[in-house]
Amino acid sequence: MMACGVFGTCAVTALTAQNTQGVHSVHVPPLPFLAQQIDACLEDIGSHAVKTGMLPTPAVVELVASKIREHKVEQLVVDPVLVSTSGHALAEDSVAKALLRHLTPLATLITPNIPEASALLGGSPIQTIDDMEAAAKALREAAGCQAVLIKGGHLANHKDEDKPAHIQPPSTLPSNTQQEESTLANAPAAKHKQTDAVVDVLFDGRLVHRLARARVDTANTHGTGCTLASAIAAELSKGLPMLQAVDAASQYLHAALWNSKASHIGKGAQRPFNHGWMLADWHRRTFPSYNVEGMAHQTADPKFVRRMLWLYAVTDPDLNQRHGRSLRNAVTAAIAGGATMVQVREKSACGGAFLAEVKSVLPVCRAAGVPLIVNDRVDVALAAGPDVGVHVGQEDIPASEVRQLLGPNRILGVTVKSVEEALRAKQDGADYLGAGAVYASSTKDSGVIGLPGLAKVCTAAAPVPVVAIGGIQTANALEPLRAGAVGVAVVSVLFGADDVQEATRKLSARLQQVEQKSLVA
Ligand SMILES: Cc1ncc(COP(=O)(O)OP(=O)(O)O)c(N)n1
Ligand SMILES: Cc1ncsc1CCOP(=O)(O)O
Repeated sequence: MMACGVFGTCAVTALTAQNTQGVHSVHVPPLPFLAQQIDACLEDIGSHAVKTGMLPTPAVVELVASKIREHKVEQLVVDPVLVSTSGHALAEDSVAKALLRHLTPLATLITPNIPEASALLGGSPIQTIDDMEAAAKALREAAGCQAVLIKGGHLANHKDEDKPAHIQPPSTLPSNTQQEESTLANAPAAKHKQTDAVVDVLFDGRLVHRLARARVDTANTHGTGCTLASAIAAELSKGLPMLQAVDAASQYLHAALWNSKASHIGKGAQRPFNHGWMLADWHRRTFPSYNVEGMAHQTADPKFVRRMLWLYAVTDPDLNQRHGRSLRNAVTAAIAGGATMVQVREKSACGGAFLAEVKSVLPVCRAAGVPLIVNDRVDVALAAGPDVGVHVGQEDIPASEVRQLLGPNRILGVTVKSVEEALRAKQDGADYLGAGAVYASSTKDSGVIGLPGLAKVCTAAAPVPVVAIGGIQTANALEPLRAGAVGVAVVSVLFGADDVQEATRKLSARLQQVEQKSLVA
């Protein structure tokens, strides 16, 4: 079995790893933090993915770093525990410096909250989501890690007058400048008004992703940072690419918080939440998907996450031929520009040629962690590979039959135009719905449902996510998101362009401008 290791003082981390689909984990007690204990744990769990949490002294940071190197740990998630969710300082400045010097350069991902990111960056204020994006990029450089996730729970509503307090952090540079006073120790709790959505920002070294979730109104939040980082390590150890691992872990955390809203355990300002919610009876009954008011859609397998629908590139052989490019080049360019999902749509190719085209782009998609979907042809998807999904329309093989053929683990998308079709597709086991045409399309002569039709479908489909399709250009791309779609599926705006990568980049930049409240899961 793949394994996930958990280092840290927070006991919930081991629980998390075990609850995110049975991944084995070992919890290392904080003190005495003996090298032999770490050796024994790493030998026990293997070296697939490790998460480190609070490390109390610079010496412990150094010890852990040396063990991570010695055991050739494949993926390391570092939660730089410096400031708690409630805003209390948890570590000395010297720990922050040691993390930057010894541990973060080994990390696949670091997961600071906003005060921690600010502290690690030498005090740069982070007050908006744009600031978070800039900080994630700067932090990747400063920390020498592969990816950065800045958790947005502390962010205030930046339209409000009362801006978040500026956290005075220690010097970021691991090297020299001595900081006499612990500025972390003075880190104020975020007292400002909080937004309805929590937006986390992930910079994976290639793209910046904003991951929004509804804020769960609860005091049962103790250890949320530890839980998220542990869950990410667990998902990475199972082989998920970074974006999917982060989104799956975030869904797990969100659902755990939601399910613990009513618990009354302990007396503190921040109380624990239930990591075992997935094992609850009600969940088993409704497995593999649940539908609880206010919660994100969750399937048993985190293969599919809403964020993948953000910018869905649907290919067109005629447009590619007209521009003298192969399907593989077109898809490579779209992914480089920011496409998060790809559908190969061939309306006249025979089975053999269709399969060859799909196989030609599969390695490109896999390398980027972008799901690949085949239009209409279940047989082509089955022959292409175990991770290839299918999109079907209302005239194709019925979605319920397609689900039978695909099994539970492949992505299934279904086209819908009405509330009735949406409800049926949901029942049939669709992972997402493609709704449209939202606007008139030059690619397909399809009935137009408009933005009001899209909004009705999105409401009926919930919690199944909806991607909007049809006539979507860069200029009109935000309206479908405001109507409730989680992303846009596009053909001509990308593949009709001379430069597919640039066209995708422009659309991606436009989508990022959507107001965060439109994106709440
Ligand atoms: C994401 C997405 N949504 C809708 C469609 C349209 O599918 P369908 O109705 O099967 O029509 P054709 O694509 O087969 O012409 C889609 N392909 N993708
Ligand atoms: C496949 C499909 N289904 C409804 S509209 C459409 C085509 C979308 O293409 P474009 O983005 O060029 O309008």
